[in-house]
This record gives sequence, structure tokens and C-alpha cells, in this order.
Amino acid sequence: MNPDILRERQNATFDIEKLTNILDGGAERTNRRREIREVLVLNDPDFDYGTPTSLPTMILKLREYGISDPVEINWYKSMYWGTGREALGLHYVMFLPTLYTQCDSEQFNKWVPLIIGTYAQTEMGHGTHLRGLETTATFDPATQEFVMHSPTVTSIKWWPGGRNPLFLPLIFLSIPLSASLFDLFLSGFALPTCSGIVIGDIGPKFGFDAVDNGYLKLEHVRIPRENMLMKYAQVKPDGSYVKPLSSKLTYGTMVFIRSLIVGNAGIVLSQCCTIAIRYSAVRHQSEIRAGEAEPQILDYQTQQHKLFPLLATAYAFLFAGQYMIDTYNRISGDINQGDLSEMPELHALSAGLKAFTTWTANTGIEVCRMSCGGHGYSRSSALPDIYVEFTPSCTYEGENTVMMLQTARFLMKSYRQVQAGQQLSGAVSYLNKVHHRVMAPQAVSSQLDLNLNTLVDLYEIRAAMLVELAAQSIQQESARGKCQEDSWNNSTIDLVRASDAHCHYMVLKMFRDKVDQIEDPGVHSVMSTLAHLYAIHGMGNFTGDFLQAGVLTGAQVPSVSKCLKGLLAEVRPSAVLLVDAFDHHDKMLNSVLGRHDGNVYEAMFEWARSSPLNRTEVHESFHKHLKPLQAKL
Ligand SMILES: CCCCCCCCCC/C=C\C/C=C/C(=O)SCCNC(=O)CCNC(=O)[C@H](O)C(C)(C)COP(=O)(O)OP(=O)(O)OC[C@H]1O[C@@H](n2cnc3c(N)ncnc32)[C@H](O)[C@@H]1OP(=O)(O)O
Ligand SMILES: Cc1cc2nc3c(=O)[nH]c(=O)nc-3n(C[C@H](O)[C@H](O)[C@H](O)COP(=O)(O)OP(=O)(O)OC[C@H]3O[C@@H](n4cnc5c(N)ncnc54)[C@H](O)[C@@H]3O)c2cc1C
Repeated sequence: MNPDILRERQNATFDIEKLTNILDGGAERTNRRREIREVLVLNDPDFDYGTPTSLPTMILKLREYGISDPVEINWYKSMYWGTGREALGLHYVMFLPTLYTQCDSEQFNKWVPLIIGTYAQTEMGHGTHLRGLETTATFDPATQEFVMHSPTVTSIKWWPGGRNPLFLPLIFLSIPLSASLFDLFLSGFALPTCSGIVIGDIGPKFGFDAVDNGYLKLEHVRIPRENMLMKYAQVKPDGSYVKPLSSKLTYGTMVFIRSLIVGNAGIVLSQCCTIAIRYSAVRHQSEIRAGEAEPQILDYQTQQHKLFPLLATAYAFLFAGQYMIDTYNRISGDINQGDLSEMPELHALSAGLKAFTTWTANTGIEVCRMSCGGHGYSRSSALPDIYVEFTPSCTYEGENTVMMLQTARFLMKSYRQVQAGQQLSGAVSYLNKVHHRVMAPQAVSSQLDLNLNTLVDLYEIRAAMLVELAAQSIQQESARGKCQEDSWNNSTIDLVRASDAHCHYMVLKMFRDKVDQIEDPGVHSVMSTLAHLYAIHGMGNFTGDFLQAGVLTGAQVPSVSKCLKGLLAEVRPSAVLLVDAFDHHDKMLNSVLGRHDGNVYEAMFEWARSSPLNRTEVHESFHKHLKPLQAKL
């Protein structure tokens, strides 16, 4: 083991295993995750790491081991495929959940065990604006079929991931059967027998290469009436239409996957922090004091400033992901029982947190890569591949700006309810106080009150202020004679800013609440330090907001930076131990820089020597192109 890494792991001030258990949701979950990893994957003789041929093996193994829990499926898949996406991702996280949530019982029993499918909602002309989708589904009572059709070039289904060129079970979203409703269809087209279908691949992408994203053009293709997913809405044999309790129930799968993405952003950021911090512990470069040995780059304050706030953010997003999934499970359970009262809140929370966490993680991955210098740019680090695979999460499952505006819609509605004298509950209850809060600068000492509860309050006041400013912008636009829609559009910068602040407050609050639940003194102490770092770092980034909200004075601003530097120094001794607690296996991390043993250089040389370009002493291109040219010169 590299001596630096060895030294970093001595004198631990907290129990790493207990922290890993907290991240997994308990010791039993940690044990199960490791059992899947060590026994069912790594020690499985059929396990052929990450090669395309192992995809069928993986599916059969999941069935053989009876792994059906989505989290356990993901544990298994992430061991098979490491940090990359794979072709079946969409099947497990969108196609199956849609069947689970939108099929009636007869359809469920008929389809769920049997098929692998994709989710074809986006069209070439519309991905965000679902009410603009053009694919038609016209019911023919004479034959009891729906006629599916792509009337325009922009209506061609574009992007469905993992579409199988031979068989196309896919979930469709098609334009309204009635005034404002959408419906989902399962279409089992078997190619090439089924005429009227034109499918293909949309061509090379930025990345995401393991997933074949395709296109699908339909020319009056007929499918049985029974292929409409009929849990919430039905078309009867006589063509009559039974409307769902809410037209937004059709959007349920997107809410589910957005909820999953929140925790996934934490996982991806934790992977990158593991790589960058372990590497920073073994990399020596330059000098701090003339004549002394080159220091570990982790001892540079700028390196700590790059990485430790991201480390805190990774923990924050992992805890936010746990909260999000718990909230999703609770509210979707109520929805299943016909209680839709919290559906708007679930939508607003999942949409906002999906955007907030993926934007932050997306930027954070690049900070981790650049903090590793040239070796961060090598594919051996895994960081370029992680970035390429993660960055579309800011676009898919709801483009982030649009998602932030959905959350803003809920915030504005809540604000208007407070103005009308209603008492709010849930995540926006802090808006109840927006009119009674003393927003003038408080007489506070130049020292910053570092109590975590106080910091959460300051973020709450900041969010409330920005919600009020956005609402005032809309009111001012209206007062200038703008229609409601233009008043909204002319305020969307403020609205996104308010949603961002609301999500930032929510994430810090979740982090604080999780820290409060930690009983082990050592773990509680280090997690409390990270939560403080998360809060103070955000205050440093958005100082203007806190000054404008009157919760920070000019005299206190220097203490924000001073406090930040102190917290970076406080995290330094535990940094490697904190990424060890994420418990990412070398095989899954697949990074020369992030190896648990820290033996980076030896592994990097072996990795380079294994490159296809090094298979022969002299590359064949010399003999094929250069040598003949030399002969002519
Ligand atoms: C364990 C594994 C972890 C892995 C995780 C990551 C793995 C990811 C792998 C997958 C990778 C790639 C696959 C990608 C797939 C896709 O991208 S599928 C397509 C995704 N597309 C979208 O998300 C479309 C986005 N657009 C929309 O959702 C809607 O068009 C939008 C919400 C923007 C607007 O809808 P409208 O119908 O126009 O509604 P609007 O007029 O704005 O509002 C009316 C009203 O409705 C409420 N509303 C809107 N949406 C919802 C909802 N989903 N639930 C509840 N309520 C909703 C809205 O708030 C309004 O309410 P109000 O009371 O009137 O204000
Ligand atoms: C890797 C990848 C995989 C995908 N897989 C699938 C899949 O399996 N199935 C599927 O159905 N789809 C899939 N998609 C498509 C994806 O869902 C859409 O790309 C996404 O919903 C965004 O829609 P769009 O492409 O139409 O972007 P647009 O909405 O056209 O966005 C373009 C710009 O317009 C802005 N904009 C749009 N509307 C508004 C508004 N109301 N207010 C302010 N700004 C606005 C956006 O902010 C953005 O800046 C995938 C996409 C990617 C990148």
C-alpha cells in the first residue's frame, strides 16, 4: 500500500464502518450490498467484467438470484458496469416502473415478467413540452385497435434508449385522446413483420455509447385496445373514455426517476471525490517551504478549497437522495390509495432537487478532474468517462431550467396562498413567516454564529426573500400592463434563482436533520464539520443574497472566508477516511488514480502498456503508410 495513503488512514477520529452503514441505511443494507458485490458478482465464475457479452448473463443472473428490488438491481448492475450506463438502464428505471405504476392488474400479470422495453416519449420536435407531442393514437371501435401515427417529421419518436431493433415493446406517450390528457401505450411491434414502422439509431452522441438511442416513425400502425395502460384512464370497447383522477398521473414515471437521480448525483460526486482525494494524498508536487520535500497536493489550501466542499456536497446529496426516495415512496403510496393531495409537492420537490443536484454534481465532476492535473484527463482516471456519462442528466428526465421553473410555479402558488392568509405546511411552511420576518440587518457581532441551526435559519430567510422578490417581479410586470404569461416570462431569472435557493435550503436542512440523528460521537463530529462546511461554502458563493436578506452584515463577510479556511483545515486529517466510507470498490470505480491502495504510478504504467497502441513495438501504420512513403523520398 502507498505509504501516504497508509499514513492518512492512521489516527482515525471516527468509525468508518458506522458512517458507511449510515450511507447504506443500516448495517444490514451494507452487508447485503457487499454480499451482492463480493459473492454474487466478483466471486461468480461467469462474471466477465463489463464486456457486452455479459449483458444477457447479467439478466439471467438477476433472475437466478431473485434480485428484484430496484436498489439491489442497481448495486448488482453497478458492479457489472462500473460507473458507466448500460443498455438496460432504461428498462429497469423507466420501462418496468411505468408498467408497475400504470398497468391494471391484468396487464401487469401479462407483461411484467416477460419483456424488455424502452420509453418512447420524446419526439424530434418536443422533449420538454409534453402538451406539444404530435404522435396520434386514434381508436377504431370496429377493430378494437388504436391506430398509432407520426403525422409530421417532428413527431418522429427521438431518443428512446435501448430500443431493440428486433422487438419493440415500448411505452408511448401520444397526443391527447381528449382535450388535455395523455395516455401511455405498450406497443409490441415485432420487426420486420410489422409494416408501417421505420426505426433506426439517432447517430453518434457526446457519450452514453452503451445505450443505443433510436428513432421510431409510425405510419398508421395498429395495436390492440388492450395495449393502452389502463390503471388510471381507460378507453372502453365502445370508444368511451374514462378520465384519470389527474392528468398528471401519466407523468408519474418521470417523478420517480427524478427522485432517483437526486441520490445518483450524490453517488457520482462521491465517486469523483474518492478518485481526486485519494490521488491528492499520493501526488507530490512543487514545494511549500523552500528546500523541503515536495508536499502532498492535498496540503495546498487551494486543493482543499476545490475538493472538500465537494466532499461535503456529496454527503449532502446522498442524504437528500435518501430523503427524496422516502418522500416519493410515502406520497406515491398515498396516490395509489387515491389521495393526490401531496402530488404537487412531490413534483415540485423532485423537479427542483433533480435540477439542483445534477447541475452541482456536473460542475463538481469537472473540478475533480482538473484537480488531478494531466492524469485527470487520462481515461485511466475514469473521470472523463464519468463526466460524459453524467452530464446528460442535466437534460434528460426534465431539462433543468424547466424543472426549476416547475418548482418556482409551486413556490409562487404557495406565496399567493400566504398572501391570502392561508397557513402552509410541508417544505414551504417557512413562507408563512415571510411577512413577519425582520428583514433589516440584525445587530450582530462581526463574528459569525456557526451554530448549524442558525445557519439553516439564514438559508431559510434567504430563500424566502428570493421567493418574495420573484413574486414582486411578476407583480411589477403586471402593474406595467404585461399579461400574466409575459409577466411570468419576464421574471424567470428571478424564479429560477428563488427555486435554486429553496433547494439549497432544503438540502442543508436535510443534512442538518441527518447529522442530528447520528448517535456515534466521532461520526457526529465529522459529519457536523462537513455540514458546516457545506453551509459556509454556500454562504461564500452567495454572499450577496445573504447581505440582501439582511442576515449577514458587511462586517461579517471576512469572517465567512476565515471560517471556511478553518473548516478546510479541520477536514484535512479525515479526508481520505471520509471517501473510504463511501466504500466504492476498485473494480467498480475503475480508476487508476482512485485505487484503494494508492499505488497510482505502477498501475498507470501497466494501464498504458495495455493500450492497443502498444501491442507491437512498432505500430502497423508505420509499415503500412510511412515506410512506403520513405522509400519514395
Ligand atoms: C437506482 C438507479 C439510479 C439511476 C438514476 C439515473 C438513471 C438515469 C437513466 C436514464 C437515462 C436516460 C433516460 C432518459 C429518459 C427521458 O428523458 S424520458 C423523457 C423525459 N421527459 C421529461 O421529463 C419531459 C419534461 N416535461 C414535463 O414534465 C412537462 O411537460 C412539464 C412539467 C414541463 C409541463 O407539463 P404541463 O402538462 O405543460 O404542465 P404545466 O402546464 O406546466 O402545469 C400544469 C400543472 O401540472 C402540474 N404538474 C406538471 N407536471 C407534474 C407532475 N409530474 N406531477 C404532478 N403535477 C405536475 C404543475 O405543477 C401545474 O400545477 P398547478 O397546480 O396548475 O400549478
Ligand atoms: C442521453 C439522453 C437520453 C435520453 N433518453 C430518452 C429516452 O429514453 N426516452 C425519451 O423519451 N427521451 C429521452 N431523452 C430526451 C430528453 O428527455 C429530452 O432531451 C429532454 O426532455 C429535453 O427536451 P428537449 O430536448 O426538447 O430540449 P428543449 O426543451 O428544446 O430545451 C432546449 C432549451 O430550451 C429551454 N426551454 C424549453 N422550454 C422552456 C421553458 N418553458 N422555459 C424556459 N426555457 C425553456 C431549455 O431550458 C433549454 O435551454 C434523452 C436525452 C438524452 C440527452
